[in-house]
Amino acid sequence: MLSLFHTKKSFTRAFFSQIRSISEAIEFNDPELKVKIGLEIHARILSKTKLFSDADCFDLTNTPVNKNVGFFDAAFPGTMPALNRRGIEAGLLTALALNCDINVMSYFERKHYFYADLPAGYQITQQRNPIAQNGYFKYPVVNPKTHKLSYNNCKIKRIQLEHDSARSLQIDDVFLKLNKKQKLPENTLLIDLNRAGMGLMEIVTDPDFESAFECYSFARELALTLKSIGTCDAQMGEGGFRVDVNVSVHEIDKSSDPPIVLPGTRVELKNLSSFNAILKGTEYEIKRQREMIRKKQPILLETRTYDSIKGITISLRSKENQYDYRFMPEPNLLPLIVYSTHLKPNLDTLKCDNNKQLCLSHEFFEKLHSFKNQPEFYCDFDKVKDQFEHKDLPDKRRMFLVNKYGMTHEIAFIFVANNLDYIIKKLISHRNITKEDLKLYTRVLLTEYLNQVNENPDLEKIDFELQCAKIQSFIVLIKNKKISRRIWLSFFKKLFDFKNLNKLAHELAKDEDLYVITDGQLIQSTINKVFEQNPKATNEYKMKDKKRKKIFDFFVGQVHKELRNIAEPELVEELVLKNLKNLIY
Ligand SMILES: Nc1ncnc2c1ncn2[C@@H]1O[C@H](COP(=O)(O)OP(=O)(O)OP(=O)(O)O)[C@@H](O)[C@H]1O
Ligand SMILES: [Mg+2]
Ligand SMILES: [Mg+2]
Repeated sequence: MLSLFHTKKSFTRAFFSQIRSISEAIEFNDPELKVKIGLEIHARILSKTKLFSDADCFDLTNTPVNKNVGFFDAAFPGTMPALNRRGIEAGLLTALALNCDINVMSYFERKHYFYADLPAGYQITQQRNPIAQNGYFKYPVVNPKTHKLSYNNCKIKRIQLEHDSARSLQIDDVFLKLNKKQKLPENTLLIDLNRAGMGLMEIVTDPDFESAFECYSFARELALTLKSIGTCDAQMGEGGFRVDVNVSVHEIDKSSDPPIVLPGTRVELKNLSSFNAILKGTEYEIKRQREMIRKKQPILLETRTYDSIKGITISLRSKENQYDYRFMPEPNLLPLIVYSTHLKPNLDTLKCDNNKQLCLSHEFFEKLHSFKNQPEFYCDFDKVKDQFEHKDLPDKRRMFLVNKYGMTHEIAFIFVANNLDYIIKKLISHRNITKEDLKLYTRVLLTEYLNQVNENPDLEKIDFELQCAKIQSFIVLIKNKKISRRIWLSFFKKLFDFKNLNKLAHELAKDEDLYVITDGQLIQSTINKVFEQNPKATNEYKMKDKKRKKIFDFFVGQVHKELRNIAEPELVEELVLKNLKNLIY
């Protein structure tokens, strides 16, 4: 087994590019107050078509408004829902990843509310009889101060299938998209139905979190897990992974023995759609509630939103005035039944609604086979389980890196969070690799590559094979000392510049004349020139012992500047020192 060694500096840099401004996220611990947080995550199901219609589910940003709309999604009278099999499979795969009990029978129901983004006036959901429930999820948390990694556990209440609403649009965005100049009357609400009817998994957790950073860490790991099993691409910018954060702060009555946690009021932050918003919004809300309690002011049961520009949460509506959703069974959809081909479900993983043994009887499962003329409502659990066993969950991916390459758990965490494991595997497949090489590959991915990902999020959209070829060509150049260390970062940036997309590193170095200068004569003549231009500094070097290191650095910098930073650093230093010493003796 190879072992990896990292300089503290490169690790720290990579770590902080990964988790920004985390130090601010450590909430001070107040022994008088207890924080409870529960999450509801709306994860868009990765599917070709919508949950109840055959309309396309393509990329929302690049599709013209109201392009992908089925008659059912627009609630045309007389249209009926047809359940998408992929939605069920995604729900089951997710349930397995979150260690949930699968309900043999689950139901769809209508949840009513009236708003322009919901054409039918109701959403089809599974609020009361979801496809899965009672799970748990282990997620990594990196201590922002010590950088040490540990694991937390969170209970999953349920996973339910439902469809998304349409999207209300900002008028300015529409004008930009349509390139129209005319003005619409004020207060006009524009609706894009492309999103209406897309499949969602609502994942609801228990109120197990105690800090914003735990919520942030959980959300990141969940998004990564759903991506790994292919049930959701977690594109947060497009609303593909939206998180509602429920926060309550409780006073602790220390006068009683043992101390009692007094009831607090749950405030719901709706639709946080970036990891940063989850971190900052939750942090703000905890702080706000703590201050209210200290000032003895009441906390209202309400729904709030996070304004990321102002960095504050704002009240949307009071929960007391919330709608009565008037849940009723969806009459146009049969109950959803998950069966096992072996007819004997594993009682540990398959539990019926409220554990009613009736559903688990042998006869029941035999009967299911005769119902297969309604295929969309029957799902073979064994097939899904089989699919699941071939998926690479984040923990498995991290352990591979630890065991195979001897990475620390912390480095493996950063690698998997950024999909660097796929890249390093590709780069070193079929190669006999030394410990030193592995160190170099790791360094380039953690510094040059991650730096680019942070500066240019589009980089990840570049074809995987092309990315790997470019990184490989860069590593060959630096390994053979063909480019100066001083330009590694800027060279890498150029390499992934859109206009150089089809160039490999050696082509770029040639085209832009960036190969390292090792010509001693050229460096010497540059030193002569720089010395001539700076007589004061050379004089000072002769006279003042104490300033010599500073003056040496100054000349090294000047020589590099003259030579566009591409001269070999060791040679420049050696020659500058030699020339300076000649001044003294
Ligand atoms: N005391 C509490 N403090 C913080 N969170 C809580 C508390 N009690 C419950 N929660 C969390 O509130 C969330 C409740 O979600 P659920 O979907 O069941 O109901 P809802 O929010 O009323 O419904 P909707 O889906 O319409 O928003 C869960 O994530 C749960 O963990
Ligand atoms: Mg909910
Ligand atoms: Mg809620």
